Amino acid sequence: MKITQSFTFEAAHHLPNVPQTHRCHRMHGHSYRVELQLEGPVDPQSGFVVDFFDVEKAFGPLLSQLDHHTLNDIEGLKNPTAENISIWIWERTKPLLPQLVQVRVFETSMCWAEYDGQ
Ligand SMILES: Nc1nc2c(c(=O)[nH]1)N=C([C@H](O)[C@H](O)COP(=O)(O)OP(=O)(O)OP(=O)(O)O)CN2
Ligand SMILES: [Zn+2]
Repeated sequence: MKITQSFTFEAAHHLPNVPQTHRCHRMHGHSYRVELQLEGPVDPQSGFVVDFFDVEKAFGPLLSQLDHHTLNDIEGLKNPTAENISIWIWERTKPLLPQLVQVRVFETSMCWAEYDGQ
């Protein structure tokens, strides 16, 4: 069984490695959406794969690090593309939630990156 919980955060960033003529080289902001997908058996007693409250508890501190911050200032996010944010979240969340199988980071409703550890 797979379950997914989504979170949103607001943040500013710029992409230092694109040409100066690329509009994303300039500082700007996004309303990001993060989806954490977890997989495992449904516990017969609780009926849960993992309690959504426990997912929230595990991810909350990371979300606070991202929300209303400049992503480039965060350790490990010097080049905060959707791809790199996905990896950053995966590396910090997987140890807390072993059932995590995928992280998706939406920069806009139309563009996202997804990472499953590979
Ligand atoms: N593969 C990736 N490509 C791009 C990324 C990325 O993370 N991975 N990021 C960007 C910029 O962050 C850019 O800001 C994307 O957002 P935006 O320009 O706002 O894109 P929109 O489609 O919303 O643009 P409109 O203003 O709606 O036309 C670029 N590429
Ligand atoms: Zn951007």
